[in-house]
Amino acid sequence: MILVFGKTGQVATELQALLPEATFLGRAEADLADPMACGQKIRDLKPEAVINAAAYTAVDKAEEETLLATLVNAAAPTEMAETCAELGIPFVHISTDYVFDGSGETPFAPDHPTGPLGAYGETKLEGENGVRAAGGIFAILRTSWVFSSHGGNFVKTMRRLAETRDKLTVVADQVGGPTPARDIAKACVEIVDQLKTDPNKAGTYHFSGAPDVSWADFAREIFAQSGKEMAVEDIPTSAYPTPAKRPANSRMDCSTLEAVFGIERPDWKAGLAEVLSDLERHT
Ligand SMILES: NC(=O)C1=CN([C@@H]2O[C@H](COP(=O)(O)OP(=O)(O)OC[C@H]3O[C@@H](n4cnc5c(N)ncnc54)[C@H](OP(=O)(O)O)[C@@H]3O)[C@@H](O)[C@H]2O)C=CC1
Ligand SMILES: Cc1cn([C@H]2C[C@H](O)[C@@H](COP(=O)(O)OP(=O)(O)O[C@H]3O[C@@H](C)C(=O)[C@@H](O)[C@H]3O)O2)c(=O)[nH]c1=O
Ligand SMILES: [Mg+2]
Repeated sequence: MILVFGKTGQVATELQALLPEATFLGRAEADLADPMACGQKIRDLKPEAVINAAAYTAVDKAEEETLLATLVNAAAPTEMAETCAELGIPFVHISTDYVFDGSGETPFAPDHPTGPLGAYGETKLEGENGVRAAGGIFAILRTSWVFSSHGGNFVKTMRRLAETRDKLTVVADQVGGPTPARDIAKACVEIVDQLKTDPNKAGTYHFSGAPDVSWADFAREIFAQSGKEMAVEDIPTSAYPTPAKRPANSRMDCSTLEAVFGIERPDWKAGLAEVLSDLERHT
């Protein structure tokens, strides 16, 4: 049995569709603000592998709720990884492009020095470090700009804002790879599978949708595919002030994931088409 932390999040929801036999722990069954309880769940349930798809993902709120974000994003995954190491089972953990400082225009490789700009990225990095230090069979999968038909994400925000505005202003100087949650779920399952037979593949990897675009370009593609007339005006980050600073360069070099696991960058425009058709069906 595979054990998944997270139940209602974007990636967790997609994992449920892929892994009907797995056990999913929502907040009621395992609160990541109580890291020890998460370790105990793993010991009690004795899974063959663990995937952590739960996290504190409110980027701006994390600036204020840093203690809670640290428990959820750093202490809990560390405890999970240590428990998995103890039991000798693979642990797959999801992290983020926000661990980087966003400098330059070159895609970041997994071994590039980190330098988070905000509390969310800082706590996610602390979690990564705990997972790596646990000494088990782990994979850290850094991804970016996750979207799906459920939960909160940029696609749904853009469509909601479009209902009441005749023009949107969106930052054009932050560039990255939008990533469908469904493709992340598939990657996690494939990684678990391969880690079971080949623990030497353990490490930190990058996985984001291609091609890299700005948030403004992403927004325009959302409306183009939705068949909606909506003006999207490019603005600089300075014109959209937020409590947490975001990286300007979120491009990630995903080549080692492909070389080691044979997992290619997904075409996010195709993923977007699926998500939009799911949204049309259910609304
Ligand atoms: N969203 C994004 O754009 C990106 C996400 N990531 C990473 O991908 C992973 C999956 O993210 P995504 O699916 O988008 O996340 P979501 O924001 O969609 O969901 C987060 C999940 O974590 C759960 N959670 C939050 N706090 C706790 C807690 N204290 N105890 C138990 N569960 C908790 C939430 O539960 P509840 O529903 O009860 O609140 C929710 O199910 C995370 O590691 C995230 O850091 C990486 C890059 C981009
Ligand atoms: C709503 C809106 C946002 N923006 C900007 C703000 C921000 O720079 C960018 C995206 O907004 P969001 O609030 O969706 O971004 P954000 O919540 O920072 O998204 C991040 O979430 C975490 C969990 C991650 O790990 C990252 O990979 C990334 O996906 O668009 C506009 O320019 N105009 C708008 O109308
Ligand atoms: Mg957000």
